[in-house]
Amino acid sequence: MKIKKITLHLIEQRLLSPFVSSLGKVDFRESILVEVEDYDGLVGWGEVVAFSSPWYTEETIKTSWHIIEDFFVKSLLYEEIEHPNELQSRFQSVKRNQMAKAGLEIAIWDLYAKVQGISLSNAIGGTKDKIESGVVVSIDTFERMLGKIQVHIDEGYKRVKIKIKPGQDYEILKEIRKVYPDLSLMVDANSAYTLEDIERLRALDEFKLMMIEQPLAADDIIDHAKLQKEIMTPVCLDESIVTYEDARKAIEMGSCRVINLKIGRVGGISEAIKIHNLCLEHHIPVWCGGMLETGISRAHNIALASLPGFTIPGDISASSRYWSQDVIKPEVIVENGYIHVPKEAGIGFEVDRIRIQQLTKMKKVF
Ligand SMILES: O=C(O)CCC(=O)c1ccccc1C(=O)O
Ligand SMILES: [Mg+2]
Repeated sequence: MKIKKITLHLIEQRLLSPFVSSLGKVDFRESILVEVEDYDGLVGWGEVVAFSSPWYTEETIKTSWHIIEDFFVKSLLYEEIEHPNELQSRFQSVKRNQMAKAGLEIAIWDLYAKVQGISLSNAIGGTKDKIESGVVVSIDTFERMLGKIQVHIDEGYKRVKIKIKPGQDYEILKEIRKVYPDLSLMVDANSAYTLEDIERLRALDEFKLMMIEQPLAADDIIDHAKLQKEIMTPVCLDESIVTYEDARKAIEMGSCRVINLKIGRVGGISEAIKIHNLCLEHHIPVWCGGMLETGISRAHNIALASLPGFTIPGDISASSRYWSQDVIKPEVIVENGYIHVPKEAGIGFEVDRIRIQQLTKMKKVF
């Protein structure tokens, strides 16, 4: 493959309903869509999942644009690339900035699969033709949270994750379990607790949660290991796992029993596959996290989640969960709790250029 042209599209959409976690609220979502084109006119699509402000990780839309434009574009254009796995070493001179790296890397994975004429799922060794879909319920009043859970159960979702924080945890879970004693239920704290809260977190054991996601600091694996010894609920790490090395150390330390994998957070599909393989070896289940993404990143998530180690339904929901109209055709739909893994070449969805144009705030061609 040789890349002839790279286009960055900055788009903005309003979420159908605000997303609220312990870290704050998101109403509007900016995204950078990355388009790479080779000399045969084949096009690969990627997405940078950083947010407009650095509330979830340190990257932002602006920092990732800067990193891509000023450090990566020149080193990729007109260069022979045999396989997307090479990109990790090409990106090595830039520390971290995983979401900027991932945005480009996944576009080149899509292009690579299209050049081979195979689906992205196939290209990465996916084994499933459908994946289980889970959904996330934001922090809200108990009444509205319970109402949303019922809506999502009716929509067929296989698993519900609710966002929690101190004071919005035990009581809401008690209410949920009264109505849904057998629901596949998990919680995500986005680092809202410390080791001082061990008693409070141990109290959640009675709810038989599938896991508690990222209860402690985003950069911690030591305190999570201490916490895991004190509670029965499996600890899942999200923010703490940014590289393969983070995953290796967390597993060795006993910091978690489950890992949430996000392509953007770990710098691309190649790194995500390595972490997946490590987890398979160590019998650590993985699942695919969500980033309030457009259909492009969602399509990459679907391909990733078709790997055999993804044994827990991910935060991969339908396009209509957040968007009035997605940027891909057809949109992602959930049927009886499953999402079909496309067999068409690359990500397996058409990108809707007219929709992208409607949403574009800025565009640059290299
Ligand atoms: O896909 C969803 O609906 C929400 C996924 C989610 O929880 C999330 C969304 C944006 C940033 C961080 C997180 C998280 O998993 O912590
Ligand atoms: Mg999380």
